[in-house]
Amino acid sequence: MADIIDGKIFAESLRAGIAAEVATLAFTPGLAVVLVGDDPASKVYVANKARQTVEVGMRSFEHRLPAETTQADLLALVQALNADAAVHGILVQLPLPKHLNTEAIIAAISPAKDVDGLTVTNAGLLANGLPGLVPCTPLGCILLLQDRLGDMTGLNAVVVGRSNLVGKPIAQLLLQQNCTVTIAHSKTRNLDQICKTADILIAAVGRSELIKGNWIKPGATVIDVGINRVPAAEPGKTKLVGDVAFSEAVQVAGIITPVPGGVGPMTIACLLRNALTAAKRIETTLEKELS
Ligand SMILES: Nc1nc(=O)c2c([nH]1)NC[C@@H]1CN(c3ccc(C(=O)N[C@@H](CCC(=O)O)C(=O)O)cc3)C=[N+]21
Repeated sequence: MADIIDGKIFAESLRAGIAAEVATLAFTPGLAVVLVGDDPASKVYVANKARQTVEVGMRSFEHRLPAETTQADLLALVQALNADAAVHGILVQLPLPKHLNTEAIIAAISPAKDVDGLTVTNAGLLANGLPGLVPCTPLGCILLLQDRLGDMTGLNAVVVGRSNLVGKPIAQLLLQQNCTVTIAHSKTRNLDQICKTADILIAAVGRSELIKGNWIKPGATVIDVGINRVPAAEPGKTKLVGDVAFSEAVQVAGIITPVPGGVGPMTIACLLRNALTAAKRIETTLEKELS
């Protein structure tokens, strides 16, 4: 049986460290979250983020806009948040309603406040190994891996998924850890065989329980990024499952993250960490400019 990582406990200790650092600052970091439309699952995340932001001593600014919001109105809000000195981090919850141009909205976010690490600037900085803001979920995964594995030099890492928010940045971070990195995805041939080569397997493809127990190398470390809501056994109820068939995988893997209670809580903790990083950088740059 694999060792099951408790992401909730790890995230709690991360947040305690963030709270302790926030308490020493001469200013209060502020994090703005923008939610367009009323997807119930998104609403829960936004509420959790807001609560935890306040718990670590930061200010939370929530903007809930109707689903019919226009591109111009959303752009205007992002620009106002860019200009607002009380706001150090901006997160626009994705996916946006279909009539909105997501790329243009992301491009409008000031890279200094881009706590999701989604702007071309932050993606480029990450690809070049330069300090920027790193997407929260990838950062959370790397923190878990560093804690459990320490030095990852020479290990085979397989990332299943190629999104800008998760797959691509995780691959960059694993390269920085000296892993040999393969990026696979839903169209990859012989996906099971490729997964089986992984010492570290990152499942971020967004397909519930795609990755089976017999795709996993015995003793491998499996990080399940998937958050899929599926019908539960009880009629009318739903449950969260990952991209990994957990009950099988737990028999084969050496270390594994569960869903829920694995990567999800780390994502929010890393969002707060990015907000703190952004706030410190913005405020020290301001100080320099003023002196
Ligand atoms: N710009 C943007 N950045 C995001 O990072 C982003 C986003 N948009 N859109 C939506 C997804 C989803 N997401 C989650 C974060 C934490 C949990 C989380 O904490 N989950 C808990 C359980 C939550 C529950 O039970 O519902 C867990 O896995 O244990 C889940 C999902 C961030 N996202």
